[in-house]
Amino acid sequence: MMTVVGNNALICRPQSESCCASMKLGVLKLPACNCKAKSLGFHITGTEVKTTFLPHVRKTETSRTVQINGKSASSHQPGYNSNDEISAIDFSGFSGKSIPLTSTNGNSTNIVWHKCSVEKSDRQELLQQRGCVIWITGLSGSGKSTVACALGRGLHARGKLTYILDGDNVRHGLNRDLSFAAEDRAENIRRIGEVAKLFVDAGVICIASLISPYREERDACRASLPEGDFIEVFMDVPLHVCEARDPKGLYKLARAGKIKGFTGIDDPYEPPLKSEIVLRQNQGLCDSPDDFADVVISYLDKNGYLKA
Ligand SMILES: Nc1ncnc2c1ncn2[C@@H]1O[C@H](COP(=O)(O)OS(=O)(=O)O)[C@@H](OP(=O)(O)O)[C@H]1O
Ligand SMILES: Nc1ncnc2c1ncn2[C@@H]1O[C@H](COP(=O)(O)OP(=O)(O)O)[C@@H](O)[C@H]1O
Repeated sequence: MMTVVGNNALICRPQSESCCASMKLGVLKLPACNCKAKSLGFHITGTEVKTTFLPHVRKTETSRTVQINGKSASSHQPGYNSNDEISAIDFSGFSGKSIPLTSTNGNSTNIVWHKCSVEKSDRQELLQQRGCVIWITGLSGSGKSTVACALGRGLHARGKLTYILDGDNVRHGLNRDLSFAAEDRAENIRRIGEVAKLFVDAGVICIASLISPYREERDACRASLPEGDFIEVFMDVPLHVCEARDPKGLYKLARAGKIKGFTGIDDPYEPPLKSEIVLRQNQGLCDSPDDFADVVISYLDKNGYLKA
């Protein structure tokens, strides 16, 4: 039995519990024991045993990446979470075939990641862009949806494939079971993060616009993606401006106590501490939504997202 649990060591139990190894960078360090490592496909060099028959199940402690068959099947795979438990099951009597890796993910047990030969890089090549999520966060009325649309339009005009995940819209379907209680908002963010991750893997520029009031959950979405694939855009528009706009009349209802737990009124909003982009008023005036969108498009252009 071989297991990788979260960020911890890989444990090898081919014969007995005592044959135990911690694994670093594809090398199992085995104590001198009489386990049948070689017959199981290990090449023994001193006390180091290379996992050539498992070529390529490896985990680096720093990157939280598990490699399977030489390619990363990592915490950044859509559907894979870094705290999943992975195990390569039952390799006693195993003779050189690759081992299916099963993982336990929440309540899903014995699931195996299925890889396809067409990969994210192929899709990006096809689309001539880099998949990423532009995560627009801010108070209700700050202009998230408007900027998301302007951005979608601007990128579309440049021949780039985008998709908008708007909090309000997703709550009409996938997230219709969620309320505005703290745990449901957190779940709303998590689910949209997971869907965004699929879009990123598809090579799409995914624009997520939702209040997403909690820093921890936003940061968790960031952490679940490869470095650079999560671009946070903070709509830094003061509450009094959002309230004056009040396009849906919700602030009025919240002030009248008819909506409880409204963000900014009697529910918290935690602004980002280091978002990639901040869009804010300039001398008391907001730039137009198209100007805001241009700021984001320039960022994407400058940082190489608009080519493969
Ligand atoms: N209690 C409360 N607090 C905040 N917002 C509320 C609330 N109840 C309903 N609405 C409407 O729902 C929209 C926000 O949905 P989100 O999914 O973006 O919110 S969250 O990220 O889960 O906090 C939000 O839309 P936007 O104005 O587009 O932000 C509101 O129209
Ligand atoms: N840059 C802007 N300048 C002025 N008004 C804006 C701007 N962006 C959006 N608005 C207006 O503000 C209101 C709220 O915009 P919306 O995009 O619905 O915000 P959110 O999605 O954050 O709730 C709308 O009436 C919209 O027309």
